[in-house]
Amino acid sequence: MVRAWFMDTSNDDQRLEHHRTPPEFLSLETLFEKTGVEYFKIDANNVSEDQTLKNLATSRGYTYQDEITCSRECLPEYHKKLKMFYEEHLHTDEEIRLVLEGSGYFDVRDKEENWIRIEVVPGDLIIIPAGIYHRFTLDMKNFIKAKRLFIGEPVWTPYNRPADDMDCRKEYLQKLERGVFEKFVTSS
Ligand SMILES: CSCCC(=O)/C(O)=C/O
Ligand SMILES: [Fe+2]
Repeated sequence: MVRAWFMDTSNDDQRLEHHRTPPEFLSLETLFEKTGVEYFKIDANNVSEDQTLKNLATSRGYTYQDEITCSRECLPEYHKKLKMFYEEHLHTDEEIRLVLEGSGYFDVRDKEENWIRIEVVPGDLIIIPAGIYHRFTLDMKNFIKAKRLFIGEPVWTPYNRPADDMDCRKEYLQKLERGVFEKFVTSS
């Protein structure tokens, strides 16, 4: 079960859990309703045969995939890239990540400007909607390997906040307003 919680506001090491006191966890359903972030469990030991992943790729048209490893040894310009990932930003397309090894945290902003921290471990596939402000950090183990999926030619460009005038931002806020994310469906 993936864990998600509201973050505290401390400036301690970004790689710590940053729970509030007392901790405030969210269910997957609440996470989806508040942000549109979707979650699927995949068999990390047999990704190529996983039926949930096959169904997702077909139904959503994922035509591109590659892998990224974030570690001091494997990621070129490690410090610069990690700093970039942790800048609050958005993308014009969904960010789809399946964790193969290691772990980390995706943080997403809700409408009330709270940060929600989503812990990801092997087998966790998350879909971060286009236009939502978010960021990523490694945890204290400093290692994650993830599959990146995309529809068509990949575009990884981050647009740092403020990016409120971008169409994808306006469309995301309209979806939240219209309650598009209110129909939570569990994956098989
Ligand atoms: C674990 S994937 C690295 C983070 C990333 O690709 C991204 O775009 C964060 O927003
Ligand atoms: Fe991103």
